[in-house]
Amino acid sequence: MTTLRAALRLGAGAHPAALSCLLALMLGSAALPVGAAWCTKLLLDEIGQGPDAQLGRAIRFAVLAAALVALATAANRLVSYLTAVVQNAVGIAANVSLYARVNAFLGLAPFEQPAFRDRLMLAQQAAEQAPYTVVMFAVGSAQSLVTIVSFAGVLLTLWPPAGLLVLAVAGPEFAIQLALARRSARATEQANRFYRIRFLYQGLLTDLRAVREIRLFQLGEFFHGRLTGALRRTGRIELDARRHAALVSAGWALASAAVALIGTVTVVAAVLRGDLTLGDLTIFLAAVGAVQSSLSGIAAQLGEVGASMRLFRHYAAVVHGPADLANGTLTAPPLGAEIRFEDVWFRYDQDGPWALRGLSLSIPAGRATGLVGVNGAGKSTLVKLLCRFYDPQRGRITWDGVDLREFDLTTLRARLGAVFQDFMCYDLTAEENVGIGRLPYSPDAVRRAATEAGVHDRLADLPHGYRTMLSRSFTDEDGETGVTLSGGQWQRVALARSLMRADADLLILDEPSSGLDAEAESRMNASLARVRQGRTGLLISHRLSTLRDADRILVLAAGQVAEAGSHDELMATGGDYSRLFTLQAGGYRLATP
Ligand SMILES: Nc1ncnc2c1ncn2[C@@H]1O[C@H](COP(=O)(O)OP(=O)(O)OP(=O)(O)O)[C@@H](O)[C@H]1O
Repeated sequence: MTTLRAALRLGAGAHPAALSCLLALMLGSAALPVGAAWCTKLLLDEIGQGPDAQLGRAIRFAVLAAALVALATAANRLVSYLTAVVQNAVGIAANVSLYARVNAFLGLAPFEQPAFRDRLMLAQQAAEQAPYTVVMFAVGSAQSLVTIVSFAGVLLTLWPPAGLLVLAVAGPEFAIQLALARRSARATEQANRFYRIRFLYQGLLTDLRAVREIRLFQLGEFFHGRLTGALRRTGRIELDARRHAALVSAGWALASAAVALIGTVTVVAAVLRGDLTLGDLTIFLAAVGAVQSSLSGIAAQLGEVGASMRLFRHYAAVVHGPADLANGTLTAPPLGAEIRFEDVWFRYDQDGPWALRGLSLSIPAGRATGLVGVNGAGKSTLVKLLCRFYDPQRGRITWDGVDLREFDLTTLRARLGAVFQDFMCYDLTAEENVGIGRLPYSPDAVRRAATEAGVHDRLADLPHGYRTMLSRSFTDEDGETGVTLSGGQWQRVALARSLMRADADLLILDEPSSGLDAEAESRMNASLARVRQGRTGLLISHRLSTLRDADRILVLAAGQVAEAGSHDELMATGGDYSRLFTLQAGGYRLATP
């Protein structure tokens, strides 16, 4: 019931003015068909008087019937338009709320849960349909009721059992439509997993980045086969539901046609006996048709409402569901002393392996801390916890002694700048790609950050300078195809984006120079050293030479700190760091002729 109320509120609140006009028009025009049918009956009765018929009266009835039909048709056209207006407004309002909620998730966990993603997709479908269906059902039923009551009055006057027969057909029709709708909603839910798989392969086959590998490894057939499989699975589930619905509805249509036939034969017999007129027969036929189609219309709509409400539960669960992370209330202050990890244990899944196992470390303010470790050691996980994308299961992370969970996350994240290992390349202009690091941005700030990241010249040289679209998939506002950058240039753009927050309390650089050529890397290192001067930095790299100047280097192994110290100290201890550094340096020496 709460879900129904929520859907009604959403549907009715989206465009109240259009909805009121729609309601008035639908109710106002609901009695027009019975008026037109009655005039037609009077016209036929007049004609049926043969030589005694009055031409003037007959013409009056004909004109009135035609006028009422014309009015009903015009009203229908307006109703279609207003319906589209309401549907459009409802669709926008529902999607705005849905994505506002999605945006309000503070962490990453919901996006990594297949069950949540299934639910999100059903919620997207429900957002488009449910509130609109519920409102239209309410309005449509009111209109149908007016039509039914007026025609039922006519039927009862002419031949009372006919009214009762039609109503007897309606009861089971309701039950059937509801059962069919429930089955159709279940089919949608079942097919949902295959829909997502279908979208995955449709996306892969058209994604510009994926297309390269797909062509080279000749994966087209492989993915196409999987897409075909998913298409067939969804198609089969949908068709099963439809076949069942078609068979049940067809059977029921035959039963209700039999009722109409019994009524028609009885009335025709009465006409032949002279008890009823030809006009009575026409209005009887019109009434049976109108009452039956209105009743089955209500039943079908009721079924749709049932199916939509089943889907709308998913929408309500997302929009009104619990927050993924509890937000704190304190405003994060500038970092004064240090960030500490205190015996932090973390794993991504409840029964998965631990990614961090009792990690304890300190990131002192105003210093550069380097982080190294083999693949899977937990470096990126540490960064994600630092940004509070997840909370540790045990232990805590503190910012000047205060648990990160105490802070309002907007204020905490405003104090962080980061380049992630898998940074984003946005289909936006060059200026936006950099500027969104700190919104709202000024063009000067964008150019300064791009200069620091060593990418200003490249961006300024683009066909439309900073206004060039960095995309081969989307055109700019003038319809011109954009350009795309090299991997290293994109990396510098991502770095420039993070440097829009060069004054951030903590600058996290996760493999910032992995894609750069040697010269660019050395220039970037010098530039970063300048930017980081006196700031707190956390630098992660597999190229140990990049970290050499860090004040302190932490070596992570299996989710714990294995070694810690300056470059010279770590080299002196002869541990893993020293071994890896010597290995890398040796590689460079071997490469030198
Ligand atoms: N989103 C995730 N869900 C589940 N497990 C994950 C997720 N991200 C990382 N892991 C697991 O956590 C462990 C640590 O991964 P992490 O990405 O932190 O390592 P890393 O040190 O950054 O490695 P690399 O040098 O390869 O980037 C790995 O075993 C990885 O499989």
